[in-house]
Amino acid sequence: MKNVLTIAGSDSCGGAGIQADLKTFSAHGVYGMSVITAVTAQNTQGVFAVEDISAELIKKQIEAIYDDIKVDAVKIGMVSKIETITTISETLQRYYVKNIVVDPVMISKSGYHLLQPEAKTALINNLLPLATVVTPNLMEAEVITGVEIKNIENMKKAALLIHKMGPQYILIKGGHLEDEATDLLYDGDDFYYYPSPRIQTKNTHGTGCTLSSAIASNLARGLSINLAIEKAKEYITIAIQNSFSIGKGVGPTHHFHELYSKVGLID
Ligand SMILES: Nc1ncnc2c1ncn2[C@@H]1O[C@H](COP(=O)(O)OP(=O)(O)O)[C@@H](O)[C@H]1O
Ligand SMILES: Cc1ncc(COP(=O)(O)O)c(N)n1
Repeated sequence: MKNVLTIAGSDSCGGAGIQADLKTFSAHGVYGMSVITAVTAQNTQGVFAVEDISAELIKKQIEAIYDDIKVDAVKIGMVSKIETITTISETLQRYYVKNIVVDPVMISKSGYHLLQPEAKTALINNLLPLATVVTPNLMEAEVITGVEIKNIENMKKAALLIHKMGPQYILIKGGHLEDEATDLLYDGDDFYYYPSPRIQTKNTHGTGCTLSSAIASNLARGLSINLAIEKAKEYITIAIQNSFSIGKGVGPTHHFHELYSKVGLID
């Protein structure tokens, strides 16, 4: 059994954050663990309140896991504020952690600032250099680089700039492109494309969380970065195709185990 950790925020309605991550881990047949950075009061329509967990408790959660358990990969999602970011960075470095997927979560689909704007520089300086792979969406890549991104050429330019910030691999997600959903990987030398047609649905709550957790699961299982992303892209595409409406707003993706066995995403 491979063990995968998510360090992220709790989403009370279960579509994104810790809850999406753990569902994704289970569907991939890996053992999921969590370090909670913040608790959000959230549903398909919006985020109504957030309480950050103290830096001390975040540190203790990470230590409790790494002092006892072998962790094969870790995914980092919502990190709220500067102190949270520096604590995670310092603590992970003490354990020489490998296979780190950083999803630089900034603003929820419902428009709430899950990362305080003044914490952007801390995220760039403290988390990006640790990342095996960083997975910004178009808006996050724009904020990180200052480059306006409307098409694949702009994505390439941003990927080159983000690579200079220290992550080993950069995956810029194209879920917010106009008529395709092509993700772009840059490894410092070459670009790789992970295309899919744009699925017409409003139910995309937690797509980024799901993709990054699927990549972490696949890295934990020993897949190469290219295969880890290829399989994760298949997973998220099927999960979006089967997304559904709960509540009145943006519904969640569907993580159902049987389907993944069929397409060979798990053994
Ligand atoms: N409507 C869609 N159709 C197909 N794939 C999508 C769609 N929306 C997002 N994706 C895919 O879901 C993953 C998450 O992308 P994105 O939605 O851009 O991230 P985020 O949730 O961080 O905004 C990417 O692989 C992206 O290509
Ligand atoms: C706790 C938490 N983490 C991440 C997201 C981003 O997901 P989305 O962009 O789909 O709103 C979220 N809404 N809540």
